Order: sequence, then structure tokens, then C-alpha cells
Amino acid sequence: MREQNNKLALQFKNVDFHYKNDAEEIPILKNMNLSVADGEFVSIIGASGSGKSTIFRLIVGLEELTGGSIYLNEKQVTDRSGKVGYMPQQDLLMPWRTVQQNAVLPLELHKESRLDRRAVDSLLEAFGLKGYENKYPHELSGGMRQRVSFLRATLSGSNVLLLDEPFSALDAMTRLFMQEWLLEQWKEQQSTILFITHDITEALFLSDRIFVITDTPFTTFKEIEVPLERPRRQQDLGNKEVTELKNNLLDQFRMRV
Ligand SMILES: Nc1ncnc2c1ncn2[C@@H]1O[C@H](COP(=O)(O)OP(=O)(O)OP(=O)(O)O)[C@@H](O)[C@H]1O
Repeated sequence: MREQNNKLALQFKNVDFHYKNDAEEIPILKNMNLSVADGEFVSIIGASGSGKSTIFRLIVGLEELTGGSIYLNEKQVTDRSGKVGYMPQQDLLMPWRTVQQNAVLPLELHKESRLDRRAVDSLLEAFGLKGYENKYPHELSGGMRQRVSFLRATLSGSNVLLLDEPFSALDAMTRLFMQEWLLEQWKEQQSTILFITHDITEALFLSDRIFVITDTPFTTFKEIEVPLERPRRQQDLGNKEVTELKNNLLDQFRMRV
């Protein structure tokens, strides 16, 4: 972990959730508990349809819990709309808004945000978007659109960021650069990140811990501590312990295909 403190950024306590389709209930979480420390980087991996995005939708209040409670920064929060930074699978930038206008959307929606518009200028620079403030999304590369989307999530003003497969549409090289860039931003902003990915190597490179969903509905994750110091380099992934971990994880998923 980057810097340890004893605070918890996120907790699920005995959370139940099912979707309802006509008369049918589709159970996803059953009496589920999880804890993420302030400043931690946690990835969630699991088969397609196992419930990864649902966890995020519950945290941001897009779905209602069927039972249990969610705590943000050690406080139970029932109205979680706009309380955490959320980057969904699709970047969802508004095509008619410029980079600047897309980025500041959370400031318009939540006036109590701890960041003001003056902070945006320096963030645009930090996110490699200086000079592109007045461009529209269609004028940007995929990596740049992801950075605008990530900046917008950051401007929620929350210390907790939820990133749902943010790099899945990028080419392999851009993806590696974006991973390194994300770790720099995480360190700079001292945020807590939950990151959904299907890419085991990406999860190993980025995370302090990996939560693996092995079954649905689920009560717990299988938790893996990543045995790598920080700062990390891509070549660290070649070490024996990490390679074994990766092969074990691949075997688990291979058995499920
Ligand atoms: N609004 C909905 N109504 C009913 N069922 C849903 C709804 N949204 C998702 N589901 C179902 O809930 C399950 C979990 O969906 P979720 O999107 O959380 O999975 P996921 O692990 O994020 O999948 P992927 O990796 O493919 O994005 C799936 O079986 C999905 O079909």
C-alpha cells in the first residue's frame, strides 16, 4: 500500500442485493462484507456477469440495497449519489461539451465539492490535457478521452474512485502507459481506488489487493495480496512469485470457462 493509515474508506456490512425481473429474483450479493482502507488500490476480477459492475452501482446509489449497509469514510451513507467518483465502462463524455465542460460537470451538479474551478486548470495540466480544453471528445484519442473521464470522476471531490474497466478499449501500448499514469495520479491525489478489470496482469501491476469473485451469488471474495513493492515497473511482473500467482489465477478462471 502507498501510505498506511488505519481509516477505512469503504465498507459493506451484511449487504444483500438481487435484481428483479418480472416475478424472478436474481441474487447477486448475499450477506456480503468488504473493507477497503483509505489510500488502498484494490482490483476486482471475476467472470463476466458475476456482479462486478453491480458492486459499483450499489456504491454510487444506482441500485438500492436489498439489505445491509454501506459505509463511506466510516459513516453509514444511504444517499450515495455523487458521493464517490465513478468512471463507468463507457466513457460517457457528452459529445456537445468540450474537454473543460465535460470535466467540470460534477462541480455543476454538486456545488459543495471540495474542489473549485480554479483547481481544474492545474488538474487539466496534470492530466496531460492542457491545450485541449476547448476540443470536443471526437477530436481526442482513446487514451485522452479516458483521461478526461478520469478527471471528471476525480472532480467529484471524493477520496474514493470507482473505475470500471477504464482501459479495456485501448491498444496494448496505450494501456501500459495509462496504467503507469494512473499509479502516478493515485499517488499524487492520495485517493482510494477500486478498479474492475478482466486483465489479471493489469490487476497485479496496479493493486495492493485483488478481490476475486469465484461464484455468484457471493458472500465474500477470495482476497489476494500482491507481493510487489512500490514504485513498480512492468518488468517486476516477471518475478517468480508474481508469475505463479498469475498462473494460479488463470487456472481458476480456465476451469470456469
Ligand atoms: N438491471 C438488471 N436487471 C436484471 N439483471 C441484471 C441487471 N443488470 C445486471 N443484471 C445481471 O446481473 C448479473 C451481474 O451483472 P454485472 O453487470 O454486475 O456483471 P459484471 O461482472 O460486471 O459483468 P461484465 O464483466 O460482463 O461487465 C448478470 O447476470 C447480469 O445479467
